[in-house]
Amino acid sequence: MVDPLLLDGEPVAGAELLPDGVGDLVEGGEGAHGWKDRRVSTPSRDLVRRAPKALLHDHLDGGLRPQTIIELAADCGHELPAGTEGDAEALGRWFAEAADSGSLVRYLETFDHTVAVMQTEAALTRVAKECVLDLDDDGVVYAEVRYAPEQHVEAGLSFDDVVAAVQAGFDAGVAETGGRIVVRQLLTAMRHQARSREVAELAVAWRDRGVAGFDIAGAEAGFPPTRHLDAFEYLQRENFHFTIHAGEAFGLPSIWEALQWCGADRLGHGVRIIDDITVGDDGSVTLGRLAAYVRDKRIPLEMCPASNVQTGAADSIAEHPIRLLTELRFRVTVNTDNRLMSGTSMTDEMWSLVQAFGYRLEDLRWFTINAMKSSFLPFDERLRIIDSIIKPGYAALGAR
Ligand SMILES: O=c1[nH]cnc2c1ncn2[C@H]1C[C@H](O)[C@@H](CO)O1
Ligand SMILES: [Zn+2]
Repeated sequence: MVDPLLLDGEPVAGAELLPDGVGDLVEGGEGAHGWKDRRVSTPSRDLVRRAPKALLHDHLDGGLRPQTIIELAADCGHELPAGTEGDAEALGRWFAEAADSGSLVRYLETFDHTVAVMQTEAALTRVAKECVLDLDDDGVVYAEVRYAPEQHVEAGLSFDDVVAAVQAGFDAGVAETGGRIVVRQLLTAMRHQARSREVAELAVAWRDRGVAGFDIAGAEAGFPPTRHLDAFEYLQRENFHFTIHAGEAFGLPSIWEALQWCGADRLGHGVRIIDDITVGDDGSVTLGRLAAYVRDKRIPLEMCPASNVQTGAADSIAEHPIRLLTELRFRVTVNTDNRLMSGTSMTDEMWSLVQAFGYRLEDLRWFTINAMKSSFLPFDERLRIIDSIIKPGYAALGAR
C-alpha cells in the first residue's frame, strides 16, 4: 500500500490518522494544522528530546562546545574575548549575547573565534566528532552539517585535508554511537569570496565519501547568488545537490535568483518568502507567483527560528513565519543553524515551537519527515530512515 505520508501532496500530520469525531471523549484542542485531536496533549521537553529528529541546516563552525574552544584556543594561541578566558559558561554566554544583535553581519563576526581554532586536522576532527556526539545526544538521527573549507586553510591545510579531517571526526563520532545517527557533510562557499567553483569541485570529488551537497553562506545583502552561477551550473551538470542561503537578511529577489537562476534544490532559511504572501482582513490568503512556485514545487525551506530572531529576520518565535508557512503546507523543516551562537539544539528549536504554537508530536513528525524527504541522501536511504527509524520512533512515543 502507498504510504500517505510519502505522497508528494504531503497530507498534514495526523490528517488521515484521526478524522474529525474520533477521540471525542477526551479533552483537548485543535492541532497546529487545524486537525482535531482530543486525545494527545502537547509533548514535554523530554519527549521532544527523545523523538527522532532530522537536521538539514547546521554549521560545524557554529556548533562547537565552549570548553573545546577554550582548549583549542590555548593550543593555537588564539585570543578569546576579554572576560571569557578559561570560563566555558562565560564564553557560551558571550557567543549568545554577541550573536543576538539583530544584524546578520554582526552575528557572523562571532565566527572569527570558532574558525580561528579550526585550522588543524586534529582540531577539525575533534570538533566534527563532538558535533556528532552532541547531535546524537539531542535525539538527531540524521544530520547534514556544513562548513566552508576555504576558511580552514590558514595554517596550510589543503582543501582535501580539511574534508578528510572532518570526515574522520564524523566517522569516529558515528562509530561511538554504534551507528545510531547518519551524518553527511555539506561544503559551503562564502558568497563574498570567489572560490565557489573550487569548492563545488571539491564537493563532487567527495560525493561518495561523505559529502552530500553544496551551499553558499555569508552576508547576503550585496552578494547575490548569481555571483556564483558558474559553480551552480557545474553542479547541475554533475547531477549534484545544493542549497543556497537565501531570503534571510535579504528578500524575494535573493530567493528568486537562488531558484530561477541558480537552480537550488532547497532554500537556507527562505523565511522572507512570507513577503510574497498576503493575508486579508478576512483571513483569506493569497500567494504571489514566487511563493506559489515554492509551494507547488515542494521546495524545502530550511527554517531556523532561533537564529532568525537573533539576526532580526523575525521579531520573535511567536511571530515567526514558520507558523503560517506550516499552516499553508509549504515544505517546512526545522533546523538549528548555529547551536553555539543561538544557544540552541534541535530539541530547543522544536520545543520552542511546541510552546509557541501548541504543536503536537504528530506535527514534529511531519517536520521530521519533511526534512528526511528533502535530504540529499539517495532516495532509498531516505526511505529506510523514515520507515525504520522515524515512524517507529514516533509511534513508540505515542504519536498516531
Ligand atoms: O545563517 C547564516 N546565514 C549566512 N551565513 C551563515 C549563517 N550561519 C553561518 N553562516 C556562515 C558563517 C560560517 O563561518 C559559514 C560556514 O559555516 O557560514
Ligand atoms: Zn546557516
